[in-house]
This record gives sequence, structure tokens and C-alpha cells, in this order.
Amino acid sequence: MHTIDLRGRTHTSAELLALVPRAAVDVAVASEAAAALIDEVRTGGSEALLAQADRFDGGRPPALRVPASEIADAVSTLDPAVRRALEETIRRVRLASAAQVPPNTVTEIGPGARIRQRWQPIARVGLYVPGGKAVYPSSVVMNVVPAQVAGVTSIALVSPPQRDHGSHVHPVVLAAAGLLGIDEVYAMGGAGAIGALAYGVDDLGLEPVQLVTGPGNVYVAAAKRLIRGQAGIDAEAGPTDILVVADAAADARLVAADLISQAEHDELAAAVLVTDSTELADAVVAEVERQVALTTHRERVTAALTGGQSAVVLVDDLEAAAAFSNAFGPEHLEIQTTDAEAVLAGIQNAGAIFLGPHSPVSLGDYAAGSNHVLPTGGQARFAAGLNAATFLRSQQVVEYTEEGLADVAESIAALSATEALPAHGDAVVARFS
Ligand SMILES: NC(=O)c1ccc[n+]([C@@H]2O[C@H](COP(=O)([O-])OP(=O)(O)OC[C@H]3O[C@@H](n4cnc5c(N)ncnc54)[C@H](O)[C@@H]3O)[C@@H](O)[C@H]2O)c1
Ligand SMILES: N[C@H](CO)Cc1c[nH]c[nH+]1
Ligand SMILES: [Zn+2]
Repeated sequence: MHTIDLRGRTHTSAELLALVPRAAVDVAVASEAAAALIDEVRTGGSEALLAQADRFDGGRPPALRVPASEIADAVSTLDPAVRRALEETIRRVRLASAAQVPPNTVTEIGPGARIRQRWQPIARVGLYVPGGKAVYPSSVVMNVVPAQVAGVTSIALVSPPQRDHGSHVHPVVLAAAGLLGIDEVYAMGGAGAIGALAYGVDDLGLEPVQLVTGPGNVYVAAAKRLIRGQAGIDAEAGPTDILVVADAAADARLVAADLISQAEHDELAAAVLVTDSTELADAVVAEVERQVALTTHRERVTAALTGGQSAVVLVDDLEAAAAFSNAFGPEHLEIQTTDAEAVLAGIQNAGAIFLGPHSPVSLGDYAAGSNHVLPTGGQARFAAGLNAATFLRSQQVVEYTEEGLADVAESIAALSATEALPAHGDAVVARFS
């Protein structure tokens, strides 16, 4: 991991933004390849999706649409311990997602003047579940549960076919879908699958969706950026990142383990330590070296940690640490300091925040009840993680009586005349003449 030394002076927000470490290959760089893959699917339909599966996933799935019997089989043959774990995760995510549904409200503006605010679910959504370097049954739960809690009634789920499973969707992904009552599942991955959801695939009977959500690699994130407008998207949840703010009191062994845990997702994953303690920085670097040598995906982890996106950042104090973190906009922010609440008070931008030594990111990835589909690449500076409200739209229902309208008729006339749009005022006058 390279070092960024910010000690000795304060930095403006613009300077911090310029210093933030990022991967050389980002969503913009992957965009051209993603656009070509989406175009192939728009013109070539199923045959293009099968060819892309052959090219990227090591084989053509026997059927793009997974038969209902295969989903049922996956549920019935699911390892009992994994089933219990999935069911507990579903329970917890459902509880936390229910708390994200905003209440419908009625505001009495004046006599006979009422604005109702209602939250309307999106009718049909497409959910992406990754499956390249790893498989993600947990992402089935993280996508489906908030959609169901929001009241979405039509859900299509896509996930890449797996070479090791005869080019079928991974059975635990199918089992997770089955446990949640999802029966529309397709064996397709990457940018082509995002295009298929957004534009539909006629010869497959895949109807276009109105919103595409879910995590994926840089090509998936690029594809989501490209189809935005045709369908809505959640945040771009691309290659994962973790930023740990730690002081001298933190346990270097745990900090290192958490950095490595996210680096194992992808060579493009980012792991950043920000600290005011050179002793802790040295200890974490030594621990990372020791633990990487023992970890399963050591090559991928090494690539991620030595990439330009990962770094150890030295700061004068924890206020400067929070300022750097805000500029980075981490997907996951861990605060491992003596007074975590004090650091939290200075944090504005983060996808999800993990406080103290017993709240590692792995907890949020699987079992906290929080959602693990989170904005990456600095998007947490303006975007939120996937949640029930992502699947809802607020709609204001305007309900005025004659008396209520009369009270504002003069204001409308004045403003419409000022804007040189007199027909607007006339439409109100017509109601009183
Ligand atoms: N931010 C989040 O919320 C979040 C959550 C979970 C996972 N993730 C991220 O999701 C990603 C999962 O990646 P993955 O690769 O394991 O699975 P994936 O399903 O995202 O990607 C696999 C697909 O990528 C496409 N692809 C592969 N190589 C390509 C190439 N050279 N050109 C064009 N397309 C290509 C193929 O279509 C393949 O099916 C990781 O980066 C991980 O960090 C993010
Ligand atoms: N850390 C990933 C992005 O938040 C989510 C995940 C799923 N499985 C393991 N981890
Ligand atoms: Zn993870």
C-alpha cells in the first residue's frame, strides 16, 4: 500500500479531492465496452446473451430463463446451515428495511387546501446478482428484501451462469431467490444482462423493467450508468471499497483483517487506512503483509492493495481524518478510535458506517440487517445505499376545494403574468366565471 502524507498543513476540499486514491480502471473507462455489449443484446436478443455467456462466463447456459423446477430443487437441496443463515439474514434485513419506508402524510396548508404525500412502489424492477470472481447469494437478499418491503410486485433477477455448475446459475443464488418467492430468474451477467433488463428481450419474453438495482463489477456499474434514463438505477455499486479511520488505540490485527476482507472481492477493490498514528500505520502494514500471505485470494488481494486505489493516509489529527474520508466518500467507513462518536460527528459522506471494533464490514455484508449494496467510487458523496425507499417514488396529491383555490387565485394570476404565461392564470379564473 502506498502512503499519502497529509501532515503539516491543512488542505482545502479541492486539494483533498485531487489527492483521493482511485483505481486506474473506473466506470468511465469501462463504458465503451459496456455500451457495445448492451447494443449487441438490443439487436441480437437471446443469441447475443448466449454468445456473451460463452465469451465471459465459460459456457452457454442450457436455458436463459431458469425453470421453476430448478429453483425449487435448489431450495430443497440447500445445506441446512446455509438455509438457516440465509433465513436469519432475510429476517434481519426485512426488519431494517421496514424502518426505511417513509410514512404517507397529509399536510393541511390552509382551509380547503391539502397536500397528500404518498409513496408509490415501482411496478417492475430488475435485480443484478454478481457471479464472476465470487458468487453472491447474500446480494439476492439485499436486493429482493427491500423491493418486497416497498411493495414491488414484479421482480426479475439476473446472475451470471457458472462454469463449475454446467453454466447454470449458482444453486445457492437460486435457493436464496426461491426462499424469497422469486420465480423470474435469468442466467445472464455483466453489461449485457443490464441491457436486457432495461430494454427487454423479445424472443425471451423478458419484459423491460423500470428500475435496475444491484452490485457488480466495473462493467456492470458502467452499464447501469449507460441505461439510466431508459430505466432508473440505484447508486453505482461497483468494485467495493473500505476506508478505516483509526487512532493509536485501534487493534492493527483487526484493521488489517478488515482491509483484506474487502480487497478479496476484486483487483479493483480499494482499501484505505487513515490514521494520525504512525505507529498504528506501521503495525497495520506489517499485519497486512503477514495476513495476506495466509489468505486464500492472496493474488487478488495483493493486486487490490498495491493498486493506486488503496493507500495508508497519514493525518495530523482525527478532524483531518474525517475531512479526508468525506472527500473519498467511502462505500464502507469503519471508525476504530477511542471516541468513535466524536469522529462520526464530523462524517458527512459514506455508504454505510461501522462503529467500533465489533462492527466489521463483514458483519454488514452478511448479517447485520443493514444493506450491503452501497455506492462506490466516491458516489457516497451524493448517493445512498440500496434501501426500501429506492423502490418507492414520492407523489404529491393536490386536493383543493373552491374556497382553497379562491384564496390563492390572485397569487397565481400575479405570478403567471410575471412569467408571461397568462393562460395559467386564465385556467384558474375560468373556475370562478
Ligand atoms: N458496491 C456493492 O454494493 C457491492 C456488493 C457486492 C459486490 N460488489 C462488487 O461486485 C463485483 C463482483 O464482480 P464479479 O466479477 O465477481 O461479478 P459480476 O457478476 O459483477 O461480473 C461478472 C460479469 O462481468 C462481465 N465481464 C467479465 N469480464 C469482462 C470484460 N473483460 N469485459 C466486459 N465484461 C466482462 C461478464 O459478463 C461476467 O458475467 C466486485 O467488484 C465486488 O466488489 C459490490
Ligand atoms: N462487501 C460487499 C459490498 O458491500 C458485499 C459482500 C457480499 N458478500 C460479501 N461481501
Ligand atoms: Zn464484502
